[in-house]
Amino acid sequence: MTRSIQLRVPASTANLGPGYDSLGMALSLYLTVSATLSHASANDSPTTPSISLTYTGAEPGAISLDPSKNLISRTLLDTLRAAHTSLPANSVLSIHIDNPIPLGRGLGSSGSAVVAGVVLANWAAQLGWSRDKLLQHCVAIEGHPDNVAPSLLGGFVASVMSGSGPTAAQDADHEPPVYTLQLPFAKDKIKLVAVVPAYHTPTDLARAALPKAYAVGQVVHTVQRAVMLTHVLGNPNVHGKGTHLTKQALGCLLDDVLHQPYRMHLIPGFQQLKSALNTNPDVLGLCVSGAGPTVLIFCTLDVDVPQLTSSIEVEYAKLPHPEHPGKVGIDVLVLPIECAEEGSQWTES
Ligand SMILES: Nc1ncnc2c1ncn2[C@@H]1O[C@H](COP(=O)(O)OP(=O)(O)OP(=O)(O)O)[C@@H](O)[C@H]1O
Ligand SMILES: N[C@@H](CCO)C(=O)O
Repeated sequence: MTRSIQLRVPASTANLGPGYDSLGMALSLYLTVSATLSHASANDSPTTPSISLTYTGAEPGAISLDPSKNLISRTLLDTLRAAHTSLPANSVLSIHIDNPIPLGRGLGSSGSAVVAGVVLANWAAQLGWSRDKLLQHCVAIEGHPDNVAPSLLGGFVASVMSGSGPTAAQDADHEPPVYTLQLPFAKDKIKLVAVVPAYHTPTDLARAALPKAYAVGQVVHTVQRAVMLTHVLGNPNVHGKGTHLTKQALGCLLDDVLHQPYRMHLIPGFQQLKSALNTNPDVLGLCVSGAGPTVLIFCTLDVDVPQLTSSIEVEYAKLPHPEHPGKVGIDVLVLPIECAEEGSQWTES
């Protein structure tokens, strides 16, 4: 008997300025995974199940095809173990991954891979988990909800992990309750552009750079902005500033003091880009996407993307490359992108 699944998982941007570990948005760039599970005949002598992996897409040399190391198959195996089950004896699981999401750049590649692994486990072992249960488990594995929640559910999502601190342990066996809320995002008024520089910021390194405690002033600054930002991104009229979302308003709401300032040494280009685009009337605001180094720019619908691209390239061309000592200039991909309303989709046959 053979069963198959085709799965599509959107990328995501997390934090959106002050929403550290809380806000995230699914983006129109998709990891796709196809898998086939074959069982040998019951008459054959039992053999241990096997998994084979193939990969196309971003940085193939950086992705392990060893099932115990690859993030998707490792997540699948951890999920089966947490569910106290395993692949059937005599089964062969073939997985093909096609991944255009740049790795270690702040576009949620690992969150999408975790979602794919959990959905594959649910399918392979016929666990019958609901989307809610899938989400709880994805968050337990990823350790923070702001990438996996939008990648699974779609749209602009606020998440709360009950009873946890900001950096809950990543533990597939202990699922913290997670509450999510899908918020409106005014894609008819705001255009998104992702600026993806050609270097990596590993998320674990960026998380380790944060302080263990914050001053009350930093917390108040953050809460004030995060609360208003969730409303303004869906309904861009700011009281006292007329009927348009003004540059001052969004620039102020995206200002973050919890994570971005502590990560600047890992994200060369962000400060320079922020200063350079300050006078561009079609740039409403910008923030670091996830743990960086990608920068997410919020633009008016009138933005001239080729012109914006040129001004961005000029800034990165001046910078020393963080991964190539002695080299000046960082290549950069400027990607107009949309909020993906639909989360992960799969079809089984
Ligand atoms: N499709 C995939 N298949 C297998 N492994 C993947 C895949 N996508 C990401 N990974 C693993 O995740 C790592 C990147 O994770 P990391 O958390 O550092 O960055 P990110 O998720 O791209 O960025 P951010 O968390 O800031 O949004 C890769 O180096 C790779 O090991
Ligand atoms: N909230 C996470 C997102 C990582 O993608 C962080 O900033 O570390």
